[in-house]
Amino acid sequence: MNTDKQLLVQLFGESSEEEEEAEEQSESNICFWERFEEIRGLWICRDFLSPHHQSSLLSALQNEGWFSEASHNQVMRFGELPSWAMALSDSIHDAVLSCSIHVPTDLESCNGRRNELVSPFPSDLLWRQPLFDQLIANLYHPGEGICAHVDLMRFEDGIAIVSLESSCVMHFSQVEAEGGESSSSSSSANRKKIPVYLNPGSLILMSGEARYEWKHEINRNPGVQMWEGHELQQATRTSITLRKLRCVE
Ligand SMILES: O=C(O)CCC(=O)C(=O)O
Ligand SMILES: [Fe+2]
Repeated sequence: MNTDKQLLVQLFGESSEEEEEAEEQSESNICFWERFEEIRGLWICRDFLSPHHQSSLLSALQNEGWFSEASHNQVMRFGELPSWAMALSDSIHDAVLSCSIHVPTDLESCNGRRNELVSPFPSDLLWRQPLFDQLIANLYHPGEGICAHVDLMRFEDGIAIVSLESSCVMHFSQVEAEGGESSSSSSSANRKKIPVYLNPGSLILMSGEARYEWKHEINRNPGVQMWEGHELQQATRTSITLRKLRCVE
């Protein structure tokens, strides 16, 4: 059993035989990562959490009682994270390490940029201690989303977002494009938004340009959540964002 699995078993207990089978199947194609040509530093692992691990994580959130009151839809934790979140962080570390991507030979000579192009998380971020020390759990009801933003500078580079329950489309728009308000090509109507489909169980990692030079948003207004020509059916969506606080010297 790999360390990742041992940790989750310790926290959430053994899975049933059927679940074990499903787990094994999902383990056979461990961590297939996609990167985005246009947004350097943005990576997604679509099969990061098996259905069993997704429900375990939702139970862990439920046990915290964070969303027991209807008015609560966001919780932040700083410093030492709950043990299930530490296990999640360890799984992210392992998923990045297990990433095997074919590197075209012409990239071999790109030196500085090579690491950034072939690893979902640059190694200086991957090996920092702790990997993450801040967590946000967001609960979105149908129709609710999050406005376009770049995460605050009080957080270091390297942000992870795990999606649970309903899938959604997250849009990315370049920060630079906002500067020249006078230029018609950069008006908000013309600003190019890149849609990224976030399925439940997926993990996205943002570093470098994706973290600092692109805004991300989830607009769940009617007609906006379109994917492959269809509007997504909206249900409750939960996400867990992990970040690291910047040290103040
Ligand atoms: O819910 C999400 O997927 C994104 C959350 C987010 O961007 C944030 O909390 O800064
Ligand atoms: Fe964010």
